[in-house]
Parts: sequence; C-alpha cells; structure tokens
Amino acid sequence: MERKLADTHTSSDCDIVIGVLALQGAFREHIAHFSKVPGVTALEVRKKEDLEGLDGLVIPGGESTTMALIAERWGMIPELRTFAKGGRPIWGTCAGLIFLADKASGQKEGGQALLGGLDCKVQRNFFGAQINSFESQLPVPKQLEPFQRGPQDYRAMFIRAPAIMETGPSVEVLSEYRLSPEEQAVTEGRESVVVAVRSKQLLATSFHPELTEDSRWHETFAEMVRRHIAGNKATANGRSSSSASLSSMGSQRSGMSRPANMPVYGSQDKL
Ligand SMILES: NC(=O)CC[C@H](N)C(=O)O
Repeated sequence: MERKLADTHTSSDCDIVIGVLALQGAFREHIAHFSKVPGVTALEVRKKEDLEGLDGLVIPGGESTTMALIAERWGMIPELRTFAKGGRPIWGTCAGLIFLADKASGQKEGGQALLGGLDCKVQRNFFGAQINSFESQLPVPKQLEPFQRGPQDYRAMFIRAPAIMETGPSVEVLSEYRLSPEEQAVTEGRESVVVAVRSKQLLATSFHPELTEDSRWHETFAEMVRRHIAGNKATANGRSSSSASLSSMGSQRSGMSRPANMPVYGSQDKL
C-alpha cells in the first residue's frame, strides 16, 4: 500500500496506518469507525508480518483468553511485545485492556498471556457475566481534544467488562464509573472504578466505543498516533516534541462531531 507521509505535512494532516488485531472479537467495528476518521487507513492484523509498517495498533474487545491463545498459536506474542516496547501507540478495548495490563485477576485456570506495559491491575468480568452487560452515559474526559466537540457525555457499553482496580503513577485516569450502593456493598465500599486510562503511548478502555456511533475515542487514538509521529520527527530534527500540540491538531478538523446516541454496530452475540 502506498503511504503518504511527506515532510511538508504537519502532524495534523499526515496520513496514518492503524492496525486492528483481527484474531477474534470486535475488530470489524473498529475498522468501520476508523474509515470515518480523515487520514486514517485501518488494516486487519492477522499475522506477525502484518505489524510491519503500522503507526499504531488496536487490540479489540472479545475474549482475552481466546485472543491470547490464538496469538500464541500464530507465534505473535513476541512480536506484539516488541511492538509495545517499541513505543508505537496501542489502544486496548475491553479484552484488549486486559491484554495490555501488567496484572489481571480473575483469570481462567492456567492463566493467560498478557502483553503488559500498562501499569494497571485489572479485574476480569468485574461487572458480571454477559447477561449483566449494560450501558451508561459517562462525562467526557476534559483533557481529550476530540471530546470538546459534541455531547458532554459519551455512551459506554460494558460487555463482560473488566474494571481497572489499581493504577500506577504513570497512568492518567480518563474516566471512572460510579458504583451503585449495591455494587459498593460487594466491593468493600469502593465508590468507583476506573474504566478509561492513558499512559504514555497506551490508551485503554473497559467499554466498547466501536459499538456506538461516536467516533471521538477513535479520533483521540488517531491524535495520539499523529502526536507520536510528530514527536519522532521533532526528535529526528533536533526539536522539542512539544511543538505537536493536541489542541492545534483538533482545531484544524471540523464537522466531525456526531451524535453519541446512535444504533449499535453488528451483533453483540459474537463478542
Ligand atoms: N467484551 C469483552 O471484551 C469482554 C472481555 C472478557 N471478559 C475477557 O476477559 O476477555
């Protein structure tokens, strides 16, 4: 595929290629979303060679044990770890968050391979089984530029979702979910759990933005990827990467806000 990353491009308009791990789960829905974000080409990643030339990677929701087993069978775990260590941006949604976490509790017997890198402890299936899946409107994370357009809340869909129980110092909390009194009763009085974080080049969400019609999480990740590229270019040119400001990137795009409350993509049964 021909790529356009000319030096004359600013960070805000350079074309980027984002891979979506397509071993299992909701990868098609992520690709459908990225097709709505200008300048983004999204590709399925099915084998280790597909990781070459990507600017960023999404690990979708699905079933993290199954995804890890398939990745192991295809010999992809070392390459995925190398990709993560290399510093290119990765976004994990739901099972993808579990995959990125340094620690996960509630694993199946025998455990599961984790990529790690995200200094968090997650609890698998924190919100219960498939039948306990639910939706919630959460306030937008103020620090993310794409969320300054459109509604002041976003639709979060939790499907056998994990929660982030502990975060390390490098982790920035983007969203929390307030637990009901009944939920607090079974979590030793904990009032909320973390459901979205960012840490350096990693983004992770407990819920499924790809199953809604709101592309602002996808725009956020595309910005992280562009900022990473701009930072690398600035370093290569001996300049400070702070010249790549998120707000200046966002201000050049217009007409991209969409109503959050739109139909769900596809069937949840396949998750
Ligand atoms: N929707 C999801 O991605 C669910 C994640 C699933 N509970 C797991 O542990 O992998």
